[in-house]
Amino acid sequence: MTFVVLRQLHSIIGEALDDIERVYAEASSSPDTSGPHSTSTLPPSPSSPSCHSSRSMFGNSYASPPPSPSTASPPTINNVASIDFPSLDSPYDPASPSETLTAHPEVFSAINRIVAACGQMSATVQPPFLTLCDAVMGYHLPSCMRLFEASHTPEILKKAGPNGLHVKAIAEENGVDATKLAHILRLLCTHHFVREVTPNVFANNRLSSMIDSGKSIEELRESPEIKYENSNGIAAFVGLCTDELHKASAFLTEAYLLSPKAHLNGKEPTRAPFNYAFGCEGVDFFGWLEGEGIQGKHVNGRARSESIKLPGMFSRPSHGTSDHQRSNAMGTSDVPAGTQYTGGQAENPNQFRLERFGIAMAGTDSWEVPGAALNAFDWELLPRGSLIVDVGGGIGSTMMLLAHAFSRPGDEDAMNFKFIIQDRQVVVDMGEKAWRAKCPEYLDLEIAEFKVHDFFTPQPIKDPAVFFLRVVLHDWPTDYARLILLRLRDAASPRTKLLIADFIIPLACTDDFGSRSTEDGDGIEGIMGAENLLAPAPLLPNLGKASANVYWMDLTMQVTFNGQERTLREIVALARSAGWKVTRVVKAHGSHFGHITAIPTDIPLQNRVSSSLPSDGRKVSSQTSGTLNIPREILTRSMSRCCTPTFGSGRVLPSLEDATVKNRFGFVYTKVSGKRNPNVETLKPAPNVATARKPRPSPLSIPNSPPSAPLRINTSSLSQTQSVIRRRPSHAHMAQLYSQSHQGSISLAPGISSRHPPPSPLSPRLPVSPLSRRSSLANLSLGAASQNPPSLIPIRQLNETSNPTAPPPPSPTVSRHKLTHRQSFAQLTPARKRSESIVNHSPKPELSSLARTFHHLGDAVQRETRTYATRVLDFTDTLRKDEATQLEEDSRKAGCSLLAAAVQIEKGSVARRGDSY
Ligand SMILES: C[S@@+](CC[C@H](N)C(=O)[O-])C[C@H]1O[C@@H](n2cnc3c(N)ncnc32)[C@H](O)[C@@H]1O
Repeated sequence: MTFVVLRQLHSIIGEALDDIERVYAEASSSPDTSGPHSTSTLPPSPSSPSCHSSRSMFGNSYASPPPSPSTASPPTINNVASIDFPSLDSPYDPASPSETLTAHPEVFSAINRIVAACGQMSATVQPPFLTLCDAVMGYHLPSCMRLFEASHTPEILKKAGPNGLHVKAIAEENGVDATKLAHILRLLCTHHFVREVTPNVFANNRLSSMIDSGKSIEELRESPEIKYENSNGIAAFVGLCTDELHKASAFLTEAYLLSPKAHLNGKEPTRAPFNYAFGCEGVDFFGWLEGEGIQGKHVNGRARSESIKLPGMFSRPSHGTSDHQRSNAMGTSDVPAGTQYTGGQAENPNQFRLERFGIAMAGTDSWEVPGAALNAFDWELLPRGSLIVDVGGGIGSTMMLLAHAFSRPGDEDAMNFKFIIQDRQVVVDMGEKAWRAKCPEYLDLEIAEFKVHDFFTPQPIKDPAVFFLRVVLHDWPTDYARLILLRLRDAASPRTKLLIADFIIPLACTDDFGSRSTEDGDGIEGIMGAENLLAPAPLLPNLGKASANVYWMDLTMQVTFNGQERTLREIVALARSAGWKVTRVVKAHGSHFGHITAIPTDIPLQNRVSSSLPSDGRKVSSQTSGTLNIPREILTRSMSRCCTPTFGSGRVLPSLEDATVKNRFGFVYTKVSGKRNPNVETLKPAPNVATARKPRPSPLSIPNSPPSAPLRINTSSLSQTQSVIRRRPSHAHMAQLYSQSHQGSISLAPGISSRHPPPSPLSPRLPVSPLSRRSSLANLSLGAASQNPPSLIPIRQLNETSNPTAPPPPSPTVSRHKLTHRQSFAQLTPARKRSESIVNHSPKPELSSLARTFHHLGDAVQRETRTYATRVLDFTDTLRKDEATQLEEDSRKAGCSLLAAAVQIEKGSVARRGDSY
């Protein structure tokens, strides 16, 4: 059997490579791709825009990157040099088509399968002891990475160029002993992070070049403290992870098992592994970054020097050690080579780390697909003028997006939502300042308001339409998170919805929800969008190594402040314990970052004491407070108290176009009226098949990067769009470009378009939906048989009418992938009934019979079908009879009999109910 599995893994890899090559070949055959960037193995022309872009971010591009050993001469198609996959041996160039194509949805999905399959194959075939060694001696990797970054070696190697630099010369630049450095670099080479060009001569490659701060070694020698300024945050992120987070992680066992108070240590933000690693008790991570608790603190009631003398640990410096020596030994004042702080260090020895943390977090708002919050919830079904409260809302990044979409001043059609953003005083001040600078009218007209509020105290805003909590709960141990939710529950009316935005950790096995009786279940049955499988066997159901980042983040939250990312089961249980019932989960395709909707339900008896908690959060005894035994002092200390952004906090307000343009996942929003633009595609509920995309790894992505050079692939028809897109070219954007280059535009069906809102002046009618995504309803109802129909209507796989001009049927793998791109009709529906309950999505009786007819397609497709058909039913409910008949007819012509059937059912059901259209 093992050989069978290995062969299966092997073919997964082979098929995924085929998919990638096909996408690259298609892109290469586009005439507009034959520019200087058409192969990643060719050097970027010094005059090419992308070269400038690359230089600004990563310093000087190499004049002549070395060819990858396997790609000495680039392949050609019709005598045009084809775009090759990025070479591991060349520096990372984010603006090159080669690199941009890696974000193409199909490529991204294929990469995930390759990574998952390779990880599993290597774990299977490698002698187990060696795999164990990889894990248990892997501590050397972050240690070496830290030295590499802190000694400015990436910048030194950048200057050296593709031929590299002898280790003695590197050592002369950074002061590390040459022999030691050679060994360290060789370990990194062996893990593909650097390249040993000739004996003892090292050069940057695609991975190491990412750590380049963009400064020259001369600049760094002169002013090391500027290293992370105006950088993309990756070097800072490497520094943070390999320094304090790496050390904190090493103390997991001390905190959770070996400590005399281990039972408490997982429950308090000030008793995390981090506190052990740095010998400080009662100080949270952020307080420590601000300089608290570095000297003279105790852990678990013992003096620091003795408290951490636990089995297997080194002893700590004695109290006789000087402060400077001690702080060095504890790792509190070690800074990159050459760094000498004068200002600030006397007050805060951790000043460097504090600033580094802030810059490292620059990327974490990219956890969420830009604009995802707009599609994560049926905002347009809320009553006009609804109040939305963003609790722990930071500087109000998400609310700004919603405000632009729904409450634009002067727009008669707008939903006129009001927004209250609550946070701590210091953050509220920052938020107000940011909004005043960007769009003061929203504050002046009281569309948005900042309020100081401590979310552990009673919530002063009663009965809003929505409480929103974005990346707040993951900061807190469960008891604290429950208290936050209880405070909201106490202020909620039955109409109030709770929207939680956080990572959702997949299980490492197939989730069996839905296969057990409700009594046995843990409450996740029936949640719309819940998924139980990301990948089919023999891959791990959670896509294994390809999903590693969400688990890294989970443990990072744990070791720093006993926070955690949560599984859906954990989120549901947590919510339920505070009187909230989860009804829906929405994730962007392939992302683990989810939006979870919950509605009020009964508060379990044992937790009802929340309402009698003292408003000042005074400690209440465990007899009366149940699990809410949270001392005020800890609450106070646990809040991040400075302007330090925490993991996932939005640090910059979104741009107007975030609410408008097609983002990298193919999402477009018509913001002026707050209605979705039916001519474009929107995000879909969570996919449940194998090809889910990996989330953008937050801090590793390039959020605040300098503007990338415009794509060089058939961009003419996108000029309007491009004028507003300043992000790195997106997956969807790329897909759209390819689609554009191969297909004509598809206009709206007359019967449908008349119901659509006029296009927003700020949202120029964007080109049509990309080839690789499911077509919109409008596209399907064109009388579309005569046009170039959308090629990826999954119904084709059900042997329904296919268009002769359509491409050949995709491979099973590709088909599954494409299924996941289907969009819900609700998202495309222009005119929904605003009076409907936003959680009124329970399938109608007809739906289950419809779904039954597809049961042979397996669970995943069935659930997709169900969601889809429910949305169709919702949509058709809003049509007049003649429109519904037209839709049915058009759907049939377009070969979409599922849609036609759904319309028919809806017509029947309406007739039976005696309703008239
Ligand atoms: C990870 S950030 C998330 C910010 C924002 N929701 C976003 O998505 O950008 C967590 C936020 O919780 C805030 N916070 C921490 N303790 C708080 C408290 N006790 N009451 C209110 N806000 C608090 C922090 O100031 C910070 O803005």
